[in-house]
Amino acid sequence: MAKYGKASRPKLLSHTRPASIKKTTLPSRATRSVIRNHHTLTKQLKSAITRNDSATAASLQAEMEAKGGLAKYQEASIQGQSLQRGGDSSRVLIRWLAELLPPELHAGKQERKLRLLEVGALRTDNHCSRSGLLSVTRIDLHSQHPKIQTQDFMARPIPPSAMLQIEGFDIVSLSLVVNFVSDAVGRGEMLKRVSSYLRVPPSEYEDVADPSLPALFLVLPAPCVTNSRYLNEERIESIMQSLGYKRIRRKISAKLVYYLWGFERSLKVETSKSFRKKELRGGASRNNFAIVVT
Ligand SMILES: C[S@@+](CC[C@H](N)C(=O)[O-])C[C@H]1O[C@@H](n2cnc3c(N)ncnc32)[C@H](O)[C@@H]1O
Repeated sequence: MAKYGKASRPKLLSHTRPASIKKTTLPSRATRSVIRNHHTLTKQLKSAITRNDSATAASLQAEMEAKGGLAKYQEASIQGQSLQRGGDSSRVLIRWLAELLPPELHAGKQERKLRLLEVGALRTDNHCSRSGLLSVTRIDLHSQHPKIQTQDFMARPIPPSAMLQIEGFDIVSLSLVVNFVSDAVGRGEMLKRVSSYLRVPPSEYEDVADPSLPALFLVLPAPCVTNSRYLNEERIESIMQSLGYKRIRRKISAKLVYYLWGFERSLKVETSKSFRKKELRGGASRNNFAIVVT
C-alpha cells in the first residue's frame, strides 16, 4: 500500500514548487505567479479559439507575448527546479531506478544505457542527464538548448511497432507536462500516446530483464490529484490501468506527486475504456483539473 505522506491539507494548484529559497533571480512567489498566469492565459486562449472568438484570442495572444510567453514561463520553471527549491523531479526517478533495477544494470555494467525520452525538457544538466544509467532524448515545444529538440510530443512520429525493440524507449518522462496541457481531453490523449514509444521486449539485455520497465515517469502538481473535483488516486489508477500500466512507485511531497507506471502491452485494453469528466468530490475549494480519456 502506498504511503500518502503528509499532504493532508488541500493545496492550491499554484503552490506547486518547494518553497525554501535563499537567493535566486526571481523570488519563488514571482516564479509561481508567472507559471500560474501562463496556465490561465493558455486555458483562456484555448477556450476563445474553440468558440471562434478571434478578437479575444488575438488579445490573449498579445497579452501572453507581452508577458514573455513560453520562454518566460520556461525560465520560471527552470528556477523552480533549482536546488534551493527542491531540485529537479528526475532525482526521484534516478533514486527509484537505483532501488528497482538489478545491480547488473545500475552498476553501469549494462551493454547499453537505458533510453529515456524526456518530454518538456528544460535543462541538460538535471539528474537524469547526469546519471550514467540513461541515454536521454530531450524534446520541448520551445527548446532553449541545442541538445533539446523543438518538437511537439503529440506530433512526434510514431515508430512502426516492429522497430520498438530497437527504437523504443525504456522510460518516457512527463514531468509537469500533462498539467501544462490546457484541456482534459488533450491530457488523456497525451497519456494514451506514451505507449507508442515504449520499448517492446525482448530487449537486448533480456537476461537481466526488469519487470518495472518499460515505464512512464509522471509528475503532477499534487493538488491535481489531492484536491481536484474530477481526479483522485482511484481515478488516475483506473485510467492508467485501462491504458496498460500498473503502479510501480508513488511519492507525494507537499507540492508534487510522482509516479512510476510500468507498462505491459498485454494489460492494455484494446478498445480503450473511456473516462469522462465526472465529479468525484464536492466543495468550493476544489480545483477543476481533469483527465478525460475518450
Ligand atoms: C512546467 S515545464 C516542465 C519542465 C520540466 N519537465 C520540469 O519537470 O520542471 C512544462 C514544459 O512542457 C513542455 N511541453 C508541454 N506540452 C508539450 C508537448 N506536447 N510536447 C513537448 N513539450 C511540451 C512546455 O513547452 C514546457 O517547457
